[in-house]
Amino acid sequence: MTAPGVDFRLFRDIDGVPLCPSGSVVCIGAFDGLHLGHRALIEAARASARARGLPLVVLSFEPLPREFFAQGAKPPRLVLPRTKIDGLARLGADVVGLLRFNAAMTRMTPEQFVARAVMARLAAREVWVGRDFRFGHGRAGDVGALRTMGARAGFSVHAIEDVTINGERVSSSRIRQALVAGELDHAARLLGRRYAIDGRVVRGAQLGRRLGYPTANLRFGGKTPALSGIYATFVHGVGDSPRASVSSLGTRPTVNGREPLLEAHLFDFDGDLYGRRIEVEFVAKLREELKFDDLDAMVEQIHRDADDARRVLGAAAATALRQPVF
Ligand SMILES: Cc1cc2nc3c(=O)[nH]c(=O)nc-3n(C[C@H](O)[C@H](O)[C@H](O)COP(=O)(O)O)c2cc1C
Ligand SMILES: Nc1ncnc2c1ncn2[C@@H]1O[C@H](COP(=O)(O)OP(=O)(O)O)[C@@H](O)[C@H]1O
Repeated sequence: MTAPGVDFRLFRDIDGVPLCPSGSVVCIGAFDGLHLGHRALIEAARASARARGLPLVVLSFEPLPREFFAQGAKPPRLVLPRTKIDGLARLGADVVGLLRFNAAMTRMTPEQFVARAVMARLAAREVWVGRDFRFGHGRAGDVGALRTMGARAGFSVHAIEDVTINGERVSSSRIRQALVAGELDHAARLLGRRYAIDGRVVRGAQLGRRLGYPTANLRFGGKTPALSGIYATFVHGVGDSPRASVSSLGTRPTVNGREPLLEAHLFDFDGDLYGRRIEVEFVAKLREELKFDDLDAMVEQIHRDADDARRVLGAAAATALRQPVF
């Protein structure tokens, strides 16, 4: 996926040895979701980088600035860091910078950010951003300021137009809204694929098996997922074809759970999934998560959920909306 002769690399620090001494094409953004707008931007930058024989660098932030600035509970996010790194590599990034977003970074002026991240570290020849890109202390820097700095430092600035679907601007916040509202098809149109979460299967309380519904569990590492409830899903990564499944995403109030957990029960499957990387593709929302008085009542409902999911999935194409990005 990367340019010939360039090994993919990831860095976290804004300062350090120059990473691209012969120049680079740099794309900057939060990229939460890697939706159609993000992809249009990265693909345009990639084409230019390949034409010039320069490495494509994608600069992003971790935590996301909106997570850093949030008071109290973390705001929901669409993609976890690992998924974002994998997605950016598949889109052709040769280098990904997941800069640590911290108090020191919020104090940086736009000029300081450009001098350190874009020039000293990456020797940018081109910088690609969205039209409404803002950066630096108090969000003082915009595309105009970037152009002025580029004219002096020797890089050109490329701001792409909004990508719209049926007249609606594609944005991470609109996708988060659609997911919360259970409008999975709408989210999928803006993403260019069905919404999915991937991760490594961890061990849980081992209760699922006793209830007759073993589930492969994925954790969120302190991040807040963008949706909750019970879903008809396809699980990828177990054998060659997608596995029909019913999944629950939530804190499991019935068993006094605390942290959010994604649990997928695969139909007609019996095997060990611990440690395996799987991807859960959300097809339709079945209901909200509930607190049941006892486990029997919950299991009865899970039977109905499983029937509902099988019915929904029977009518849905497993790969209709999937893109090669993930
Ligand atoms: C289809 C499905 C629906 C679920 N719905 C709920 C629910 O509404 N409320 C709840 O507290 N837990 C719900 N759960 C989660 C169960 O509480 C959980 O799977 C069970 O506690 C087993 O946990 P374990 O995997 O850690 O053993 C659901 C699980 C599945 C598979
Ligand atoms: N049909 C299935 N769907 C999901 N996981 C299954 C299935 N059959 C077996 N497993 C295995 O069982 C584990 C889940 O069992 P469970 O009792 O829910 O334990 P845990 O609490 O550790 O998740 C999964 O991680 C997987 O290794």
